Amino acid sequence: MTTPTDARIDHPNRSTTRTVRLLGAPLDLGADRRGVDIGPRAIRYADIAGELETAGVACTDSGDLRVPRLEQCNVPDTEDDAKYLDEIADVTAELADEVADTIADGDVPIALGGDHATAMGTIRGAARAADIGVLWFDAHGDYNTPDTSPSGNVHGMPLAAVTGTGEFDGLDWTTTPTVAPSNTVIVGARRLDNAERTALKESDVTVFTMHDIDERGITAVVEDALDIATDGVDGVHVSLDLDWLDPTVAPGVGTPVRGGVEYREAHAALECVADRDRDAELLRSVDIVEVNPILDRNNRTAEVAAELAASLLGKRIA
Ligand SMILES: NC(=[NH2+])NCCC[C@H](N)C(=O)O
Ligand SMILES: [Mn+2]
Ligand SMILES: [Mn+2]
Repeated sequence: MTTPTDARIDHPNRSTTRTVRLLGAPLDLGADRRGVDIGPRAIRYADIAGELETAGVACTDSGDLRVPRLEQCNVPDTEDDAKYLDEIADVTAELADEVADTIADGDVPIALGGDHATAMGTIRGAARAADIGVLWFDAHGDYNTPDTSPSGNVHGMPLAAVTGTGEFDGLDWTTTPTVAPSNTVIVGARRLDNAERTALKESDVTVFTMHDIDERGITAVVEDALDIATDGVDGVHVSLDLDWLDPTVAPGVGTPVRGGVEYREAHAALECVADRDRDAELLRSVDIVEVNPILDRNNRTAEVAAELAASLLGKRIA
């Protein structure tokens, strides 16, 4: 067999042994749609561990974080500008500790969401002992603040929180950036709220939209995104919102938006990250979020999530 890249013949999958630790984060308090709390189970059922093993990566599982049930939370009044923020702060603080411990042990944490507020924990944990950049694969910007959010749903705000943008009452850590906006890159955006779009324009966050992907191709865009995210830092966090993909590929999400990346484009994008990681070991942590089995068809979205995780961790076809 011959393939264009010799290295791919010699080392079809990773040669160095790395261990992934799965951290279940059944968090649904940041989203309007219940059901995203079953995401971690669905992704495990889709055999993410087996998929990762085919990528030559060992896999352990820490089980699930405890998340308070909706009925145990303070009921937000409808005017609330960031619903369940206190409870989300508690859960994500615990997740941040687990992520930091995992990295200190030399493993790669993959947080299984849960809604995208999960990233407030993973990114904080990942940034505790190193400077990191962030690759944010998403249809949305998730750059709202409690002041700009049209919904009050915290899963639309994590990127603002971790870049130190806006005021989050009671969350002291948001007053300074956890990651530099100049190392923060959104890939695949196609639905931004008006105030969010303005705020992104005024920020140093880079936004590659679906238009950029249409025009330049997914690999060129992701190569640029990697250059920006990794510039001058020690590693990168990958945040994968399944609504990044087209809803025909990943229907099981709470906020689907037509016109997303196709199945093959998604793999190509994460393979680019894996290729860079193979040379430089820059992948520090991951979250896979917004899988909602209640809205899914035959667990397809969780399966896609598991398969994409393997590509990100270095699985190759040949
Ligand atoms: N992680 C997500 N799915 N976020 C969707 C956010 C939707 C909308 N922009 C909001 O702030 O309410
Ligand atoms: Mn999204
Ligand atoms: Mn998101």
